Amino acid sequence: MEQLESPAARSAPAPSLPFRFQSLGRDCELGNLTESALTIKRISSSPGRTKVVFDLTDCVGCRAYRGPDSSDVGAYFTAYFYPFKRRWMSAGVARQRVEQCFRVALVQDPLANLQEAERWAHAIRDASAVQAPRRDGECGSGPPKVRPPCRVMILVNPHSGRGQALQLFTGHIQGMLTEAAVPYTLVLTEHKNHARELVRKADLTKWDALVIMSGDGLLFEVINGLMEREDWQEAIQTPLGILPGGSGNALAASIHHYSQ
Ligand SMILES: Nc1ncnc2c1ncn2[C@@H]1O[C@H](COP(=O)(O)OP(=O)(O)OP(=O)(O)O)[C@@H](O)[C@H]1O
Repeated sequence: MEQLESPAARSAPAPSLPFRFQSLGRDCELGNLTESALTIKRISSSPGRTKVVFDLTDCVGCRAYRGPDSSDVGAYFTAYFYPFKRRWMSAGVARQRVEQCFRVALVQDPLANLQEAERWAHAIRDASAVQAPRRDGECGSGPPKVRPPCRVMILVNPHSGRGQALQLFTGHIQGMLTEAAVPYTLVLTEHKNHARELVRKADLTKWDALVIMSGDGLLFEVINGLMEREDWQEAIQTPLGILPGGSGNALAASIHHYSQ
């Protein structure tokens, strides 16, 4: 779906909570946003669940936009949630994506509707950001966490594993970054030691975090690149992330295990 965000709409102030809103889509929906949850009540003639509660701890972002049809005066906003859900045919749970889309058509003016949609999106984003420490399992101590807006350099070794790292990135990661409005620069490594040289010379003030999508080898290069810098003591404090894209992914699996 095409997104047409106007600068005016983007700067719309967030309303104070609790915030109630109404969406006039196929079924009429009433939303109630509090500091911790978004509750949707469907006023529908068809049977089924009429009330759904979304925990804002699970919300990574919310975007407002115009629809693809220029004759549609309505605007939309979509909130993205990743709650823990039971896996199909398995005893385990994993975060699974749920999106909730609303249409706003309070007046005939498309820009006014977009501004209203952005107000709601803003309110959901702000409330979710307050809840983010609970999602990240933060307690009082420990290293400081990266907070949005977080500028990320993502290094992908396209030959990692079975040569599917880039496909995994575009299929799974890219969409999440867009949903969470994380600005990123994607670098595809072209040869052995490419990441090492790049990180050794990079202006690290441009990045809040470095993320690699590969196996252990590329992370090894990045850490070596940071340690080879003159400012290595500061450089090595840069938050690093690893997304499994290699064949073994031993480090990513181990970090995941110990973070549970
Ligand atoms: N474009 C590239 N062409 C060839 N080699 C590369 C390229 N980019 C990175 N490399 C090198 O490939 C090596 C292996 O990569 P990586 O560890 O990411 O994957 P893997 O070996 O498949 O995964 P795992 O470590 O989980 O087994 C790295 O040490 C890196 O130096």
